[in-house]
Amino acid sequence: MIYVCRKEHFNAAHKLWNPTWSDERNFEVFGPCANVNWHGHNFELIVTVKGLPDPETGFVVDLKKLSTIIRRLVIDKVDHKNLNMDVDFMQGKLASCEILVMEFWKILEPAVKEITPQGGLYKLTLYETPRNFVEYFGEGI
Ligand SMILES: Nc1nc2c(c(=O)[nH]1)N=C([C@H](O)[C@H](O)COP(=O)(O)OP(=O)(O)OP(=O)(O)O)CN2
Repeated sequence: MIYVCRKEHFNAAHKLWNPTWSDERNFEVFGPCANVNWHGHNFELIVTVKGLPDPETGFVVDLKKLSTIIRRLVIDKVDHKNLNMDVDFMQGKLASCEILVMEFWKILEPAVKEITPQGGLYKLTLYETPRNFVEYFGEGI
C-alpha cells in the first residue's frame, strides 16, 4: 500500500465555548480561546489517501482531483469564515480541532472513495497552529 498526501490551507476564526456552561466556567476551561470576540488561526489540512497504484497511470489517486475535491467540499466552506457562525456543518458543535476534523472526515470520505477505486481516505491531519495538531483515522463515527 502507498500513502499519498495533499496539504491544503485555510484561515478561520472561532472561539472555544460551551453554551451549557457559565461564562466563568468557559473562561476557566478555555482561557484566551474563549475570547468573546473570537480569535483566528492559519490552519493546515493534510489529507492522506491509501491505495495501490493504478497500473496504467501509476497513481493511487490523481492529486489534482484530490485537491479539487478538498477545496470544493471543505476549504471553500471554512476559508475566511467564522467556524462557530458561518459554517453549516459546525452549527451547534464545539469548534475544537477534534470536532472539526471529524466533520471533515464525514464530508471527504465518500468523495475520496469515488476517485480512489483501489483504496480510500486513510488519515486527516489538521494543524491549528504550527505546534497544535490532531490526526484522525475515521474511527468512532
Ligand atoms: N484538544 C484541544 N485543545 C485545544 C484546542 C483544540 O482544538 N483541541 N484549541 C485550542 C486553541 O483554539 C488554540 O489552539 C490555542 O492556541 P495557542 O495556545 O496559542 O497555541 P500555540 O501553539 O499557538 O501557542 P503556544 O505558545 O505554543 O502554546 C487550545 N486547546
